[in-house]
Amino acid sequence: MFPAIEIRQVHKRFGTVQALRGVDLSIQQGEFFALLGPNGAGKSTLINILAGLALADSGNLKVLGHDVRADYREARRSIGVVPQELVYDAFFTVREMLQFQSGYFNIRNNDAWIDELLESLGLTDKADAYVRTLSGGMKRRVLVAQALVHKPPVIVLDEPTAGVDVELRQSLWGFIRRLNREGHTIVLTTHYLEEAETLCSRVAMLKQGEVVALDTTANLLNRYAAIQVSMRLDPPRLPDILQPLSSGQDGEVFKLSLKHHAELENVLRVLREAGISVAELGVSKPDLEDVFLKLVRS
Ligand SMILES: Nc1ncnc2c1ncn2[C@@H]1O[C@H](COP(=O)(O)OP(=O)(O)OP(=O)(O)O)[C@@H](O)[C@H]1O
Repeated sequence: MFPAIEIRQVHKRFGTVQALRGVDLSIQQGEFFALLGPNGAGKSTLINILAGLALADSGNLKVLGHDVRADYREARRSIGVVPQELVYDAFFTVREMLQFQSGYFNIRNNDAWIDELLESLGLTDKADAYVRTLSGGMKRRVLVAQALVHKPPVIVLDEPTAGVDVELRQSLWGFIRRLNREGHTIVLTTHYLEEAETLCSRVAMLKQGEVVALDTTANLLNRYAAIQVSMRLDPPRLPDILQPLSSGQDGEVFKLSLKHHAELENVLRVLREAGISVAELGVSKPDLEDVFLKLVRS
C-alpha cells in the first residue's frame, strides 16, 4: 500500500528566503495528521507544492504513489486541497462553481455528491447565491466543498477554521471526521492547537522550513509537556528537595512542573513530612501548546 503522502528532501527558496530545507515526511493512508508550526514555518509552501500550485527546487513528492510533477494528473486527482486564502470566482453561484470544478475533473452527473456536500456543510440554502455575496465563513465552507468535489482520497486543509465561528467549526469537523472514518486521509494545518490535539493522531512540527518533531500526539505530550501543579502552602515554604521541580511562585502559591501524575504522590509525601499542609491544589493537563512553545522557542 502506498503512503497517502510521501515527501523526500524537499527544498524551496524564495529569493533570499529558504522556505523549506530538506523536508522528509511520510503520511499513511487513513491518518488524521496535523502539520503545525509558527507563521512562516513553511506549511503553506509545502501544501502548495503538494497541490501542484508551486514547484519544489529539489526533492520528490508523491500522493498515493503519484509523483506531483511526473504524474501530475493522477496526483491532482488523488488530493483535495482547501487553501488558506479565500479565492473564488465572483461570477458563479455556489452550485455553478461546484459543477464547474467537477467538469475540471471530467466528472459528469455529480449532482448527488454536490447536494451531499452542500447539505453536510450547511450550504443548501446558499446553493444559488453568488459566492461573492457570502460571508467569510460561508466562503470558507464553499472552498471546502470545492476541494472535495472529486471525492479525493487525500484531503489537505490549510487553516480551514481561521475566522470561522464555533458552530461552523464543529459542523466542519464533524464532516471531516466522517470522511476520515470512511477512509479518507486528512492532513490539517491549524493555529488552534486544541483542535489538532483532539482530532489528530500524529503531528509534524515545522520550524524555519525543517521538521523539528514528528510523532504521535500522545508521545509528544508525554515527552515535552509538563503537568503544572499549583499549591497554596501553609506555611508558605517549599522544601529544598522540591526546588528542582519549581516553575514559579505567586505569593503563597507555588508552581511545580511534573513529568508524570505519579510524581504528585511523592510531592505530597515530602510536604507532609515537612509539616507543610496544602491549602489549595490545582493540576493542569499538559497540552500540545506546551509542546509547540517548547519546540518553537528552542
Ligand atoms: N510567493 C512567495 N514569495 C516570497 N516569499 C514567500 C512566498 N511564499 C512564501 N514565502 C515565504 O516563505 C516562508 C514560508 O511561508 P509559508 O507561507 O509557507 O509559511 P506558513 O508556515 O504557511 O505560515 P502561516 O502560518 O503564516 O500561514 C515565509 O518566510 C514566507 O514569507
